[in-house]
Amino acid sequence: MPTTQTKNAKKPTILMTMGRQDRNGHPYQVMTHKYMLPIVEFANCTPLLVPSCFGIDDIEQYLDMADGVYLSGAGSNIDPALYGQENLTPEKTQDVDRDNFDIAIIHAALKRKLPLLGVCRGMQEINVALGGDLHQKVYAEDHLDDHREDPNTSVDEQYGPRHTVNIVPGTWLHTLLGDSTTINSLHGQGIDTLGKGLEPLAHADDGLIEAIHGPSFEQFILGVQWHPEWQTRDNPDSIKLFQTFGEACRAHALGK
Ligand SMILES: N[C@@H](CCC(=O)NCCCC(=O)O)C(=O)O
Repeated sequence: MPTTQTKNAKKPTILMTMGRQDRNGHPYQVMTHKYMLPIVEFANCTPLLVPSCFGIDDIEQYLDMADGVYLSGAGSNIDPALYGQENLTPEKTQDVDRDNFDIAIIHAALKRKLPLLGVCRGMQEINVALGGDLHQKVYAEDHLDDHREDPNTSVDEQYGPRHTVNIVPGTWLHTLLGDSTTINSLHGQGIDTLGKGLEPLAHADDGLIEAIHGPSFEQFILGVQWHPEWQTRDNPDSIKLFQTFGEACRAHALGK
């Protein structure tokens, strides 16, 4: 439970960015609620949804209201030109507006030492913003498994538990969750080279990086390739992740 919140204290505000499409290329509203719920219920913060489709001019104004930044997942792939590669998945949607907005807000948030949480695409964005790159087709790499969901199953199955990840010993995540945790898996891309200042927090059995942090940065940074926002109420490990992020935002709000 949060320890630094006093009764009637103003709750920290967490800026959330969203993409335009869900994983099937449909407009995103339906998925928005699942990202917000754990911010309200477990981080004990106030979510504030900001648009990524009106350019970057107002980013500093948005951040003036923020105690943390939360980058959601989205069905689109990041434009590989942003990490110096040709696009190997032209059949997949892209979201240039979100790429531009989120890369800019990550840099601005880092400057302000705001806590950052990135989920799935959000984690990939943190990596690309810091100069890292991605496997564009994890499923086509000989040494890696296929981490995509089966689109022919129900949504509950697609977001259901899929495999374990091994947490790096000696990290704060290991202290929080122990040796391993079981996660869902709905991504075709994944981190190849890590961005500057980032380090792995967890790997899948095939070696793919599943969680990252930024120990050389002053603020809390967490990226997870899985979806802890899916039915968080039923998953004690996911609850702990959102509580930890909430604590970091609360500490920032209190100037700690
Ligand atoms: N395009 C990337 C990102 C995958 C991702 O973020 N999926 C989210 C699905 C919808 C949601 O639940 O938010 C990839 O495939 O690696």
